[in-house]
Amino acid sequence: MQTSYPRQDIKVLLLEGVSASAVEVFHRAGYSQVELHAKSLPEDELKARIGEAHIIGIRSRTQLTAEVLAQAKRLIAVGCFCIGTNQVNLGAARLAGVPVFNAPYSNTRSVAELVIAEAIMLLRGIPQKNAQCHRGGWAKSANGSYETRDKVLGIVGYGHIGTQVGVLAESLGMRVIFHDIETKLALGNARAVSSLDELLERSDVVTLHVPETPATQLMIRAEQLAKMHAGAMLINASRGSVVDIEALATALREGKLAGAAVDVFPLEPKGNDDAFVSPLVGMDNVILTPHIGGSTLEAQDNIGIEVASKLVRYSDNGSTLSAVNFPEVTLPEHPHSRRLLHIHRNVPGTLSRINELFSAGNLNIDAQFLQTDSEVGYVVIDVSADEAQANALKAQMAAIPGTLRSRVLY
Ligand SMILES: NC(=O)C1=CN([C@@H]2O[C@H](COP(=O)(O)OP(=O)(O)OC[C@H]3O[C@@H](n4cnc5c(N)ncnc54)[C@H](O)[C@@H]3O)[C@@H](O)[C@H]2O)C=CC1
Ligand SMILES: O=C(O)CCC(=O)C(=O)O
Repeated sequence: MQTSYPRQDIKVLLLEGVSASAVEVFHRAGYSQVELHAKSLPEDELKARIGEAHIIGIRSRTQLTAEVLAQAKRLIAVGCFCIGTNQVNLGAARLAGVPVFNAPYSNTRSVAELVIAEAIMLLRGIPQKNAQCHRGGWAKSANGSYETRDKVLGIVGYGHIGTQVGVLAESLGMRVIFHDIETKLALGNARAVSSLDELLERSDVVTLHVPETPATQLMIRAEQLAKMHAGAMLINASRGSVVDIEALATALREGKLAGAAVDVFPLEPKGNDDAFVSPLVGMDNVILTPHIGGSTLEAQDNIGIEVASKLVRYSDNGSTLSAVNFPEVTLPEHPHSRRLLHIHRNVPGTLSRINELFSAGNLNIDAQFLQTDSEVGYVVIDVSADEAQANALKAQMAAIPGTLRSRVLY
C-alpha cells in the first residue's frame, strides 16, 4: 500500500551534529530528505526552518520554545538526541499535537565514567599540577592529593546516572551517600541521607545528577556551598541552571572548595566556532569541559539509532511508546487497513464525533486505540477504506473542533 504522504516527501531536519547513525536509520526506512547541521540554528533561522520540517532532531542546545513551536505547522514529531528534554516546551508541543522522544539511557554510562575520572583527578589535584607543568612549573608534592578510597561521594539525584556513578565509585572503595526527592533503592552499600544539607556537610566530593526543573534551578547557591566542608569538591554534569556559577567561582577563589569539574553552563556556545565565556575560565583547580558528558562515539551512535528509530516508528506506524509528553500507545502493524491518527484536545464528545463519521460513511473500523491525558486525546483508527475514502475521512476529522493534528498513514 502507498503511504498517503510518501516518505520521500517527509523533511527531516537534524541539528547540533546528531550522529550519522540517525541519518542511516532514516535512509534505510525510505526517508531521503534528511538535512544534517553541525550546529544549532539562530532563533530566526530556526523559526523559518522548523516551518518546513516534518521531523526535527536536536540535542541540548536548541531551544524549542512555544514561540518556535508555533511556527512548526507541518511538524509531526521532535527527537531529542540526548537524555534531557528541558530545552523543549513539552506542554506547548503536546498542545500542538507533537510527541517528543528522547534517549533516556544511551549516554548514561559515558557520563558516569567521566564523573568518576573527574573525582579521581580532583582528589589528586591534577588540574592544578597539569596547569603548572604547561606553564613550565614543577609542583611535585603530595599536598592536597588523596586516594579515592574511603572518601565520601555525595550524589544528588540518584537516577540512571547517579546510580551508575555510585556503583563505579564503590568499586574504587568510595563511600557513597545520596539525596533524591523520590525514595530510591540503594545499590551496593550506598546510603540515602535525610536532606541535601546533610549530604553537602558529609561529602568530600559532591556530584549533581538532577534534571532541570523549577525545583533544581539554582539548587546549589552560596548558602549550599557554605555547607560543604572546607576543601571539598563539586562536580556538575547535570544542567548549568542547577548551580549559581558566580557563587561557585567565589567559593573556589576563596579556597572554600578545593576544586570543581563543570561540564554544563548557564550559557553555552551554540557551536564549536563560538566563544566560551565563564567566570570559571582561568582557574587552575577547575576542570572545564564543553558539555561532553554524553559525547562518546558509542553513546552518540546508540542515541542516533534509538531516537531515529522512535521517530520512524511514530511516523510510519503511529506508536508513541516512550514519548515524554504524550499519551503512550503501542500499535500493531496494520497490513490490511488504512490507519488514521487524530490528536485532539481532551474534551467530552470528541470520540463519538469521530465514530459518527465512520458510521455515516458506512465504513468498518478494524481496530481502534485511544489514550488520553488530562489535556490531549490520541485516537488511532484502522479502517477498511480506499485511499480516497481515507483522505476524505481525514479531512472531516480535521474539521472536528479541538483537533490538534490528524494524519493518514496508509
Ligand atoms: N552532561 C551531559 O552531557 C549529560 C547531562 N545529563 C543530565 O543529567 C540529568 C540526569 O540524568 P538521568 O540520571 O538519566 O536522569 P534520571 O531521571 O534517571 O534521574 C534524575 C534523578 O534526579 C531526581 N531528582 C529530581 N529532582 C530532584 C531534586 N529537586 N532533588 C533531588 N533529586 C531530584 C529524580 O528523582 C531522579 O532520581 C539529565 O536530566 C540531564 O539534564 C544527561 C546526560 C548527559
Ligand atoms: O550530547 C548532548 O548534546 C547533550 C547531552 C545531555 O546533556 C543529555 O543527554 O541530556
